[in-house]
Amino acid sequence: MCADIIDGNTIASKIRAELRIRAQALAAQDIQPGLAVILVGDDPASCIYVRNKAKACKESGIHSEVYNFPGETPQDVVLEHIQTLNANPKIHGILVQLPLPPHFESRRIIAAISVEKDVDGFHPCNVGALVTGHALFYPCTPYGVMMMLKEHSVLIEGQHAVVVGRSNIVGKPMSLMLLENGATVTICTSKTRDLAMYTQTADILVVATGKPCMITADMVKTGATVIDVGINRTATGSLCGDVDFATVKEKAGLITPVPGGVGPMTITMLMSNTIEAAERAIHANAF
Ligand SMILES: Nc1nc2c(c(=O)[nH]1)N[C@@H](CN(C=O)c1ccc(C(=O)N[C@@H](CCC(=O)O)C(=O)O)cc1)CN2
Repeated sequence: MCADIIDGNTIASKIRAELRIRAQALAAQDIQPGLAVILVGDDPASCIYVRNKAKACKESGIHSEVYNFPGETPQDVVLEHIQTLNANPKIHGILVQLPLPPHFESRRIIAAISVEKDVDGFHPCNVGALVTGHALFYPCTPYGVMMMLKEHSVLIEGQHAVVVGRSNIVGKPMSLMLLENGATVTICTSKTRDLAMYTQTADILVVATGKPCMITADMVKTGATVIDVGINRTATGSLCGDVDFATVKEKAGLITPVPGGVGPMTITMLMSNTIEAAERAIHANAF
C-alpha cells in the first residue's frame, strides 16, 4: 500500500480563495478585518512565522499590525499594549506569538486578550468553551487538521483517533475537536508506556511531540490516516516531522508531509478566524 498525500498547500490555497471573497464582502460594507501580532524577542522561527502571517494577511485582504518588542521588555509593557489593542475597533484579532521569553507568564498574557479577539483560541474562556462544545475560535493548528480531514472525506464518527502529544496549542484541543466530531479518542504522550500498542489501533493518528521520526511504520495500522504536526530541523538544516514519512507512507492510507502538510493550514485558519471575528463584530455592533 502507498498512502495518498494530504497536500496542505493545495487545501490552504482553496480556503484562502474563499476567505478573499468573504473579505471583499466585508470591504463592500467598509470594514477591513484587522489582525495585531505581538512578537517578543527575535527567535528566528517565530520571526519567520510572524512575517508569513503578515504576508498572508496582505494576500487575504486583512489589515495587519506587527509589534516586535525586544526580548527584555517587561511583561507589564506588553500587557498594557494588549489593553490598547483590545479597545481598538480596527483590530478584530490579536495574537501573541509563542513561545515567549522565560520571564513572561504566557498564561497571564493570553488571558489579557479580549475573548472576542482571541483568534488563536488560547484564552482560558475559549478553551473552556471548546470543552463544552461551544468554541468561539478553534485553535488554528487543530482547526487546520480538521479541515484537512474534511477535505479528504475522512470518516471521524465512531473511529479510533489517537493523539500523541498533550500541548495546549495542539494535543489537547485536537483531542477535544476529534471527540466533538464523534471519534473515540486516546491521548498519549511521547512517554506513554508501550506507545505502539495504542498507535497500532488508530484509524486516525495525529502526532505532535516534537520528536523527529518517532512514529515508525511498525507503529501504524495499515490504511490509517496519519497527520504529522511536528516540525523539526535536522542537522543539515532541512525539516522533518515526528513521523518517519518514508516508511509510514508505504503503510498508511492517507498521510501529511512535512513541510507542506499541516504547517500551511495553521496560518490559513488564523486568517479564517480573523475574518470570522470581523464578521461577528458587525453583528455585535448592529444591536
Ligand atoms: N500564537 C501562536 N504561536 C504559535 C503557534 C500558533 O498557532 N499561535 N503555532 C506555532 C508556530 N506557527 C504559527 O505561529 C507555525 C508553524 C509552522 C508553520 C508552517 O507553515 N510550517 C511550514 C514550514 C515552515 C518552515 O520552513 O519552517 C510547513 O510545515 O510546511 C506555520 C505556522 C508555534 N507558535
